[in-house]
Amino acid sequence: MSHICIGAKGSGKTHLLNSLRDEDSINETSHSVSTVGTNIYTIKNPHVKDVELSNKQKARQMISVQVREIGGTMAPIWRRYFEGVTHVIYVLDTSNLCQISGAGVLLYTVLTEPRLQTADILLVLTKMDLAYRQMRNEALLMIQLAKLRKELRQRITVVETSAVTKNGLNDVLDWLFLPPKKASQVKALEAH
Ligand SMILES: Nc1nc2c(ncn2[C@@H]2O[C@H](COP(=O)(O)OP(=O)(O)OP(=O)(O)O)[C@@H](O)[C@H]2O)c(=O)[nH]1
Ligand SMILES: [Mg+2]
Repeated sequence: MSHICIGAKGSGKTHLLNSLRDEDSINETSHSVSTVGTNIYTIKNPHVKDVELSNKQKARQMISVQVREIGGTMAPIWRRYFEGVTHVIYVLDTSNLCQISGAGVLLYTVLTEPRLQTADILLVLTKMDLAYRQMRNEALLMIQLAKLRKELRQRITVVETSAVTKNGLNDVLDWLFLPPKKASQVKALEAH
């Protein structure tokens, strides 16, 4: 499978993917059980309005994408799932101070994997709705992202999200479905 979602145990992968699949399925009272093994989520492209497209157009546009979540407890064997991967969503829990640095080391080991050298990476800073979260800059400093960017060749996009408030979910969808240039154009248009 070309798209995978990884990150430490309890970082928020299942919540995020459920929210992307159906945003009404998650609220502040929702709890997910830890993923043992993998889960596959089909996420629809919100930019495609089914009724407006001919079959030919539909064939050209990506209507949905399948993302495989690999549970955090599976970290020692994540590598088994790297064959053919072109997109990696790496979830980092900004509310877990004890976990952040370790998650940064884990990210580094993932990005040095030879099969992922040309993959696009989305670093998702999750649980941004929580008052005791680390702010974006602090979290990035803790995982030493600036240093990682110098050493590694993958393009790393950073987004901040909350599966509860839904903030930032559109940025994840843009990354999944729009080529990088187009995504920035959409943002520029929205800013006007
Ligand atoms: N407030 C808040 N809580 C969240 C958010 N995302 C996840 N959580 C909480 O974190 C718990 C763990 O999230 P999961 O999505 O199960 O974590 P996971 O990364 O799938 O964990 P594993 O499957 O064990 O690898 C959830 O049960 C929620 O209680 C979020 O955006 N905001
Ligand atoms: Mg899970």
